[in-house]
Amino acid sequence: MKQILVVGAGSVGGFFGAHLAKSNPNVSFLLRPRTLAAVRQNGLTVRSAGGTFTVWPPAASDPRELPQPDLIILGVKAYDLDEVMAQIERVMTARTVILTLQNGIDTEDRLIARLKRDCVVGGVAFIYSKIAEPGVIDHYKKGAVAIGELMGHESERVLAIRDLFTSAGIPCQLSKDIRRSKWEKMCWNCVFNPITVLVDDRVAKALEHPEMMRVIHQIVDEITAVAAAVKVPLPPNMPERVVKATQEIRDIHTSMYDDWKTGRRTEIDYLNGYIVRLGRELGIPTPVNEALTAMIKTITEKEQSGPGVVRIDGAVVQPVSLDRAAMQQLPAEHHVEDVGTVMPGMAGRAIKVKGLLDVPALTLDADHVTFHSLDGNYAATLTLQQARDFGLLLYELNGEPLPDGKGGPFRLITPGLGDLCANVKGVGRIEVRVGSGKDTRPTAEERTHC
Ligand SMILES: NC(=O)C1=CN([C@@H]2O[C@H](COP(=O)(O)OP(=O)(O)OC[C@H]3O[C@@H](n4cnc5c(N)ncnc54)[C@H](OP(=O)(O)O)[C@@H]3O)[C@@H](O)[C@H]2O)C=CC1
Ligand SMILES: CC(C)(CO)C(=O)C(=O)O
Repeated sequence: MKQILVVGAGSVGGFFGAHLAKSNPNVSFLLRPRTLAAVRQNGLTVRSAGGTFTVWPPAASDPRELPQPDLIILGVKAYDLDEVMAQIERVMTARTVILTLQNGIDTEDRLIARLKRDCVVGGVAFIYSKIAEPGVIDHYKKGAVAIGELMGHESERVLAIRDLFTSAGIPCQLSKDIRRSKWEKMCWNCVFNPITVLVDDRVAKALEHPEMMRVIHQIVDEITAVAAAVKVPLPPNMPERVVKATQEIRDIHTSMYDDWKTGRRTEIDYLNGYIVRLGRELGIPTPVNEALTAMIKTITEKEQSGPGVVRIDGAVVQPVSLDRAAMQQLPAEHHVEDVGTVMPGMAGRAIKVKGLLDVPALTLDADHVTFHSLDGNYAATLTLQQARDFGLLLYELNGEPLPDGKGGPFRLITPGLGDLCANVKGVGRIEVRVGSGKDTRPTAEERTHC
């Protein structure tokens, strides 16, 4: 295995890749443009209690610019796998081997399903590190891997990978049952990754309260039931093993916590969410994992924004965002089923602005409302009274979202106001204001038509 391609120089890929690259000139990196620019300029640095070092490996964002790999080490998040597979497919040969280091248990199956060949060696990363900035990895704990053939045999290729790691000073254990090793780590990640987010604290916090032990048991028991159904028997004392394995890393956060705090997407769909989906297919209830999945998504996923969503903010106690589905759920009295009845020549279903403004609590001094187009080019400001009395937001035509060509997905119309210019296409924001606001409507002198 001469040429090694590490995909991603993040917490895991950056740490292990840099160690491999330190003494091996045949280690190159596939990086996204931002990280690539940083590594080309400053090298790839690992900062660790054991010492800091920088390597300057060959790197590119297109794998065809790098030597054809014999071994590919995947250091990306599970949700980036599809993108990566499309890239590496172009440079793989019949003998290229892929080593997975992802948390979760379906990376290997996803690779095999797409690449349709026996090219995958499974791996587990035992490490805790973080991206400090692109191209700089802060390493806190451990730094070892376990690897193994999915069928459990000791092949030449696993031995070769082990030698690569050990000669780079990275402890590498051969696992005779790597799938089971991954399920065991999955149990830990499904407990502590979401809990560190929920308690907004380190792992140790979850161990402080005896009540938490029952929760940990329930999470792990659901996972072991699902694992048993797919013929991966985990030991009956798995919950105790999970807690025991935690003692030496009780002072850390987790990768999910770090993802949340740095605004990155979490891997919840590949951890607890995966258990829920598999449990459903197998008829095994997983209510605690389901609750964790839902709570993590609620906490970590950003508020919807962009096309298809209207945000009401400004002089409100708490901003809200509504999409078409949310508008449909508002009380029937706020809907105008056919705007043609109030504005001849127009068609479609609308929601009264009054109904929308009833959703957030407005501050007591609010007296104006500005309707902004999503592209920021158009705005009309009405008094709060006018907005309530005349404003309609057109949002549906023939049961479909209002098309862009008709001013959709949300268009302000104001039948009865006596100003045809009070009409904003592509509304993205409704700003409640104290005092007047932005208005791009033509002045009386400028008006020819609206
Ligand atoms: N962090 C940890 O301590 C541990 C993590 N793990 C697991 O390891 C896996 C990797 O996680 P982790 O290292 O933390 O993730 P990070 O987010 O720290 O790093 C992932 C890196 O992958 C890069 N990347 C994504 N897509 C591509 C692509 N198409 N081409 C090139 N680079 C790409 C990202 O680049 P960019 O930043 O430029 O977008 C990012 O730097 C996860 O499954 C995680 O659960 C396992 C054990 C411990
Ligand atoms: C167990 C730990 C913390 C490091 O190996 C991890 O896997 C994660 O943070 O996702």
